Amino acid sequence: MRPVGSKYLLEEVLGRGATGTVWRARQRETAGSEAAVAGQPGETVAIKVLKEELANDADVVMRFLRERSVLLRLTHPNIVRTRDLVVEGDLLALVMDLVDGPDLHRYLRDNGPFTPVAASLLTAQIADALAASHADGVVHRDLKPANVLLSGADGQLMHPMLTDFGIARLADSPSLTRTHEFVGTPAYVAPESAEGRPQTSAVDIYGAGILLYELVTGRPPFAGATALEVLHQHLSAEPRRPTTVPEPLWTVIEHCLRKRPEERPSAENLARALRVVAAGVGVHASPAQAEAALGVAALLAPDPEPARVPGSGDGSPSPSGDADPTQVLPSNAGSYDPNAATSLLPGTSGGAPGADPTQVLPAGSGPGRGADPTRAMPPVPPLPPEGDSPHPWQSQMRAARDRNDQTQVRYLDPSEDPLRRRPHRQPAQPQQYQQPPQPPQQQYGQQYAPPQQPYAPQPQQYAPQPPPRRGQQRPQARPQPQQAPQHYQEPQPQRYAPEPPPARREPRPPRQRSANPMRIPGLGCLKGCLFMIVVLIIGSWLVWEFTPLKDWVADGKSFWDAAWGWIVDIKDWVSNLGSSSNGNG
Ligand SMILES: Nc1ncnc2c1ncn2[C@@H]1O[C@H](COP(=O)(O)OP(=O)(O)OP(=O)(O)O)[C@@H](O)[C@H]1O
Repeated sequence: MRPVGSKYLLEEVLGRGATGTVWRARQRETAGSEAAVAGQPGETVAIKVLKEELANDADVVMRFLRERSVLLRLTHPNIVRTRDLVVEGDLLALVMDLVDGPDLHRYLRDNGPFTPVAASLLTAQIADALAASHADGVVHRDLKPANVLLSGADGQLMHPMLTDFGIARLADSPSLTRTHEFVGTPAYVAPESAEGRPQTSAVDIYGAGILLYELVTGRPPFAGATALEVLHQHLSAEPRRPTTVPEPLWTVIEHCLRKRPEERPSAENLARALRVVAAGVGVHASPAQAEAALGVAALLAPDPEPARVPGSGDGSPSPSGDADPTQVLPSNAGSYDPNAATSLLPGTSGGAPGADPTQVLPAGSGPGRGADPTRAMPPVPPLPPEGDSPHPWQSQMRAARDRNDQTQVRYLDPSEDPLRRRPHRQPAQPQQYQQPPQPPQQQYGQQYAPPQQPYAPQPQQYAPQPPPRRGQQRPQARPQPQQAPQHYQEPQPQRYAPEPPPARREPRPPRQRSANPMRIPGLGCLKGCLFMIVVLIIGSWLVWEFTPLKDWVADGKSFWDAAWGWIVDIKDWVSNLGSSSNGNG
């Protein structure tokens, strides 16, 4: 246990961020009159102890003290109350109400996206908090799910509370921003902040738009491998509407994400618009509420007098009187966690990319409850194209259709099944799989396309895989007779399961009914010889009858007379041959 001043005792680390460590702490004695909340001994509070490099920065300390009154008076049901500010030696700490619930980032990660109605109502409360702080001239500048704590998250009603107010402003010390021109979290940073242009309360509206998008989709709209990539997208990429986002809600998100800050709605109008959307897109919406939601664009009027962020490149002096930080995009690269802590990124002027020694990097997780969930989250992969692109269901339907187009299989009547009688033989007629009457599509859907199963576009990926011991390659898209039994073995697996035949073997030619059922050796050859003799005789006869040959060699005799004459001659010659050989003997 470590004392903070004489009034507080740090007990347990709740989590760490870029700007400091948050502790669960206990009040030892009632705070003095300078505290906004005096508190009672024994009361539990949360204390954010700012990082040493901030606490050692004279400018930060000055600003901390100067803004003390602003932070302490910022009270709203949706803002985590700052009870006290402690400056003691090297220590700067904010004493806050302890919120007993997860932050929104962790909640989202554990529970998945919100429904459009829930996301709208939750963000409306955050917009309420922003409206109150903007009216007081305070811009948050680091709005993101990790900075929204949820009290009552386990109960029916979820109460979002915005925290870390003014912290980005403290971290934005000119002595730091000389080398770190950018303060914020890249996934949520407004284009004007990324570019070092003047900032107003509209940066919080941009952050609210990103947060809202993330609540309904589970991820922020702009992602990339590096912070630089993400910042570039904020500057130039247009967000695309996911098909799961209702049109009225998208109208609100799209207005919040406008590149030009003066086109974004005020926080107050945003809150009102979101409540109209929530009422109009739910299942119980009346026609009038649905109609009102469709006309939500009319409610999204910009703030005529947005609160300015002092010293943000608008020419107004920073509180310390230093020149505005001028520039812009960080040049560092490296893997980037979109929900990581607030970053102070090195500027393009700051030496070798990523090597700036004064860079404030996201801290690791601390022990205890607050072992920060955001640090464990892997980088969000780039979003697949959405908006005009088909809904996942459409892709799945198309994949299923393509599969049926390309892979020609058909339902096989068990009575026709050649394997039924000869389980290990090839089907006799491979063609029967190529031109079958088409079965109902539904049948394939039921057999091969369970709705939750991810689809790949190539039909061969849906073919059952042969056993690896056979060393079989991936089945081809063209029909493979061997595959058919496997396709159809599902209804009666016991028939085909024992020995799936190898793929890629060409089907055997159909067997003819045998004329040699007794299997007499040489009979096949004899048949061939007889066939050839018959062919020769017929050929000879044709030549004899239809050519002048018979006149030349046999004085016009018929083929058969001539042939008979030759046979008699040959017979006589053979007889003479035999008698002459006897006479000689
Ligand atoms: N008042 C509070 N009550 C309870 N838990 C808190 C309170 N304030 C912050 N926490 C918890 O402490 C952790 C760290 O908070 P912190 O604000 O330092 O981190 P962060 O917002 O993730 O980072 P960054 O400083 O970059 O904004 C978070 O997990 C948050 O849930």
